[in-house]
Amino acid sequence: MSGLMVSGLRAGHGRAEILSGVDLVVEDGALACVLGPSGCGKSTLLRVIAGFHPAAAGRVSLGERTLDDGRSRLPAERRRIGYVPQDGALFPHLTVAGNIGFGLPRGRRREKAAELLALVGLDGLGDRHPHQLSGGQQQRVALARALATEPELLLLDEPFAALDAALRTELRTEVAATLRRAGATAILVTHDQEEALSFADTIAVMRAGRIAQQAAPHELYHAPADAAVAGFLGEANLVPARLDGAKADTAFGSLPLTADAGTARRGVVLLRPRQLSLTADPLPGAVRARVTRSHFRGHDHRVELRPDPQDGLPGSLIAYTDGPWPHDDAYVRAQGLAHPLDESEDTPTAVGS
Ligand SMILES: Nc1ncnc2c1ncn2[C@@H]1O[C@H](COP(=O)(O)OP(=O)(O)OP(=O)(O)O)[C@@H](O)[C@H]1O
Repeated sequence: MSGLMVSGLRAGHGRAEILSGVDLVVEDGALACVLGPSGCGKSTLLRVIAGFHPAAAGRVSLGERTLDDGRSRLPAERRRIGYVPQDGALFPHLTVAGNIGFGLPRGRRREKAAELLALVGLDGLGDRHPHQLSGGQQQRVALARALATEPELLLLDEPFAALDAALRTELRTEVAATLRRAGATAILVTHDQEEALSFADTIAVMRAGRIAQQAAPHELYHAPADAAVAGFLGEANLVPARLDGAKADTAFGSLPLTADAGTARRGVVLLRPRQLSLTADPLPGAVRARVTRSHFRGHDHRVELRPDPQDGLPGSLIAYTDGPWPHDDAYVRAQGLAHPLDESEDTPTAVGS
């Protein structure tokens, strides 16, 4: 296949194994995110793919080419991979155009720099030096420089980390659009769930040196492989259920499942906070609960509720509502697809970031 394929990749520092069998597939033209907590090995993975760090075992290939199989390695400069580090790492003594054209043949530099400046929305700034640009502009120059050599794959290592929240959102939207226009295949490393969910065609959640799950954003959010992945992507209500074929019997009544659960058994289903709604009336399928906490978050309200222990629900439920909830009590209803998780029913708890 074209695109990037990583299989069974192991790598470490000295005796410490950091990557313990990573499998990752990024199809040609796709934007992928590697999402994971600090220290799980995201940067090490990018560095192995880029050729800055050796694989101990496994295989990394790009299109038909094997880049590293633990025995032979293609040098970084022959991989046709672009790399944008966290701080952009521009050459301070070169102009913006000079930075962008750096790796190109002399005759093509000017024209290519102008084309890329337009692509990243920095027309007319080619003669400035990096210190005369804002942080966001510098990152766009770093992106343009990485795109200039027309790499087969672009690696972005937390390129928005140093920027404030508003600029970060704006820039990642722009960068995603730029990469799509350029038809680039790219991997973005981040530990920001919202960034991953909004940027990527495919997200690989990394945990302790392995990929816990790789899937499209919507699937990963609503149908995670396990409770830890569910909690890492956002707040989750884990509700005990009797799973039976295509449905789950819960304290909220019968709910359709995301996937057939097979023969009847006890288990746990995932319900995201937006799947719970509050009402003042004891409607069918509504469970009475006490509001323990509620706060305004701009786009919605986050309401924490404590159901009656005899209902067999977690100690607390989390719902996101459009408006404030004006009462001390509420009836909670669930809607949409419930996702079965292979967790013991002894772990009914709300998890999340
Ligand atoms: N040069 C090194 N020598 C020894 N250990 C290292 C070295 N570089 C990284 N490590 C260790 O490897 C592990 C993974 O580091 P890595 O930078 O890949 O994680 P990460 O997921 O990118 O983290 P972050 O999100 O904080 O950047 C960490 O435990 C780190 O301490």
